[in-house]
Amino acid sequence: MTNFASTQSIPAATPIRAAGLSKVYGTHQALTNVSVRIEPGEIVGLVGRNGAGKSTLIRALLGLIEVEAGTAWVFDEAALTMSDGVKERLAYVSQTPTALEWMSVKQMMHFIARLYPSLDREYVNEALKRARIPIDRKLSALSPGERQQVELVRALAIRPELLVLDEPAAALDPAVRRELLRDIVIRAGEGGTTVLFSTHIVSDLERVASRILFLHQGHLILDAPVDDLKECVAHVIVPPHALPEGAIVGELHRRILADGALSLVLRRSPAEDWPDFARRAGIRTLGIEDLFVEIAQ
Ligand SMILES: Nc1ncnc2c1ncn2[C@@H]1O[C@H](COP(=O)(O)OP(=O)(O)OP(=O)(O)O)[C@@H](O)[C@H]1O
Repeated sequence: MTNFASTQSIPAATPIRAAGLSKVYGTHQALTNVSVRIEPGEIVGLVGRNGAGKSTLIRALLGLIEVEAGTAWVFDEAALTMSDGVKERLAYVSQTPTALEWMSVKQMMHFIARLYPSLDREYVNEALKRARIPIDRKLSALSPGERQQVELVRALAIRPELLVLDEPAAALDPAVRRELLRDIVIRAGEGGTTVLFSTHIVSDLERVASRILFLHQGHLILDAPVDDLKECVAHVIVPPHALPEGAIVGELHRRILADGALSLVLRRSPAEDWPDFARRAGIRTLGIEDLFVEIAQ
């Protein structure tokens, strides 16, 4: 008799999945009904203006905060009650790392090595040397950029299956940032690491991300492969007399201009055509930076 259980492959667990996440701080609605799914090996960039809810979403996805509605799962376990086994498979670097401040860089890496026997010591030594980090200095005495680099080295060195970085490049100079991105891409390519990172630096996204999540005032208004953006997101200015009746399919954002015209950002799927009114008004395709600026207005 054939043993099907041993011949059929088991589908890999989904690194990140969330349905209907909503988060309120006091009276401020920071997230509204956000659903997302990140598959193994993806590099996903999370963008949005200051205060859009990026850090809140990351924390909710990892079960670091409670939410008013919705659920998040990490490797198919509820994020809020994640087991130690799942925690060991992920690394998270927050926007302002503050843990273990009283230790020196060297002490901290020894401490982490005890927790994670698989820590890639060779990478730690090489990366800290390359970054010229003073390894005998206390973490609390490092500059913000040095501190962030140490955290990133730690996160990459444990070779996580899931790497979540909240604005990893914020304090880094362009040369270091480029090296970091290269390390991330290598990890993702060689080790199959799934990466979610938030950023304001659009060129970083274009360089490494395969997918973009765009948060605007707590709403996930766009979730699309980076390669599809040019083809599937467009800007159109519609004169007041040419506005279509009713809801506009694929509308991502709108603002009324001084002359009463409507400035619209539209989305379509690759198989669809742009609506007639938009084609008549003139379609302008948008890169990520243009999209960011248009939605920010
Ligand atoms: N603990 C908190 N208490 C009250 N309000 C909060 C708290 N944390 C975040 N907020 C508010 O929720 C909103 C979303 O904050 P969040 O830090 O998630 O935004 P962000 O997109 O990461 O911003 P930035 O790009 O500036 O880091 C902001 O308006 C912020 O002021």
